[in-house]
Amino acid sequence: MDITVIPSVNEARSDDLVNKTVIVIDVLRATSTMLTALAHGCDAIYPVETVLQAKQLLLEQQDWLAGGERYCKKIPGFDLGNSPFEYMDDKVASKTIILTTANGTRAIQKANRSGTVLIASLLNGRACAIEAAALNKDIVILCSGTQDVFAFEDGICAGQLIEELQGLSGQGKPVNVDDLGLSQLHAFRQVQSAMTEALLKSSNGKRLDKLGFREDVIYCSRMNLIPVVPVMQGGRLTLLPVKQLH
Ligand SMILES: O=C(O)[C@H](CS(=O)(=O)O)OP(=O)(O)O
Ligand SMILES: [Mg+2]
Repeated sequence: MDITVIPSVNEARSDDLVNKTVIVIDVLRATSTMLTALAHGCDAIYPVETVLQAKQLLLEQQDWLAGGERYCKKIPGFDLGNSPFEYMDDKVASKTIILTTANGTRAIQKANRSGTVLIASLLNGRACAIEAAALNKDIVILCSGTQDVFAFEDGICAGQLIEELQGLSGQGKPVNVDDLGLSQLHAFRQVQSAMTEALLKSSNGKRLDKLGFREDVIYCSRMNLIPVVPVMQGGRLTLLPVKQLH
């Protein structure tokens, strides 16, 4: 099995994703928030690229909720922002949510043009690796990055996934990791025992902290807290049935 890491959305070429399992990561905060919502009983999430697309979809489905951010702030008129803590209460249970964020939902839309799309963050790295390995295809890890620039936290999560995938390789084909993947694996090993501190020192961690979202960064740094895996099907994200974890 080949594992390739793409450092940011803009560097993903559709040709590189064909017939692969694509894992999309946006640790701060889109994919952490999606996982949280689905784990708290949200029925499905429609990740869309633009605010206009979200508003159009909402016109057709008025009982759905709209969530997301621009410049880390809730979009005017929307029900929810991009903080995982907003997606933990009864408000999201049994609801369908339309979500648009600056980077994460754009990455999912790009990945969705080909292959099977799974969603990961540090919160579900192990569970996502188990699902991806079971699909038995080459894997592309798409780091969303921030405004087309590589983001530290997404790279670290790529390293976490590779660590887990290598651990599973005894059960199947050998794993070949590209050079960016190898460097992220080593970076992950270096910081895994102090993940919160590492994320708080990253550019996005510092920015979110300054804006009052320190607790979001701390929460998003917790590894394997939510062992569920969202999959993209028919334009929406829902949870795969939970597999036995090692
Ligand atoms: O809300 C977030 O954490 C970011 C906002 S920004 O692009 O870093 O300003 O969005 P995301 O799509 O979750 O990276
Ligand atoms: Mg981000």
